Amino acid sequence: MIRVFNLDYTYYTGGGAVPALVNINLTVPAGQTCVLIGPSGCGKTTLLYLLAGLLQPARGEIWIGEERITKPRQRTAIILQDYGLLPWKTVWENAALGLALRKFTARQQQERLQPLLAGLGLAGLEKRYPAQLSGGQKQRVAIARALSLEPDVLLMDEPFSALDALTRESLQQILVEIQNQRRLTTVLVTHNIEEAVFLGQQIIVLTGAPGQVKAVLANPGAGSGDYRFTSKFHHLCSRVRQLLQE
Ligand SMILES: Nc1ncnc2c1ncn2[C@@H]1O[C@H](COP(=O)(O)OP(=O)(O)OP(=O)(O)O)[C@@H](O)[C@H]1O
Repeated sequence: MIRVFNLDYTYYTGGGAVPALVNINLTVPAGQTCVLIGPSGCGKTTLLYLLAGLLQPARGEIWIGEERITKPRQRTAIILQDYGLLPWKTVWENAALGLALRKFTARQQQERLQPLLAGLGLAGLEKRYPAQLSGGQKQRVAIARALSLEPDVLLMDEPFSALDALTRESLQQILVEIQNQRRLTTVLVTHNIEEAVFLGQQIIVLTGAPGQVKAVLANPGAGSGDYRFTSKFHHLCSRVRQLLQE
């Protein structure tokens, strides 16, 4: 479970203080997906970095399970907007990066990665370089790398924003399947209302900068196969749109 209490964050620049987040409180139960949505610049990426332990809050606390987060944590994986792939490394080497850094032997890397890459539809592409992949394939390599370390928390910053609509939907489906198999606690940032409502069992709408929690919406239908075609889905999309426009 992720818990955030009374969190503030301010950037300090040459031009002065830039408050990014004010008094954020949230709880994500273990195994659930929480989506953060809000206007540009409202602090979504900042909040993700704080959850990852890559930034330290000015005020407030972040807990994952029984651990207070003050630095990066081994079992938290983060996938950034540009996938974070190294262009001079192959698919296999990129996917194996985290395992190699943790000194897994070649054989152990093989045992973990082979089924993971096959499950993500990347078998046969191991020797390609990122420039030889589609956007959806690059994203799947980034997912493989994140999952190779068997995380219990997955943080994703607009993971599917660069993809066309159908690729985006197929990756959303893959994410739901991973979610169901591994019971990951996931926090995902998106600008896309339909994506938020399809994936987020909990949807947190933030105000404009500095970001505060405007609404927390429960969405128990999220992730189920035909949810997109239901009136509940469309109703919730309208509600989120309305909250974002207010
Ligand atoms: N390194 C930085 N130094 C100073 N200000 C920053 C820095 N990074 C972000 N900010 C400011 O903090 C606020 C929050 O930024 P953040 O990137 O978290 O927002 P966001 O909601 O993720 O934006 P977007 O949706 O456009 O990606 C913005 O006003 C931004 O200009």
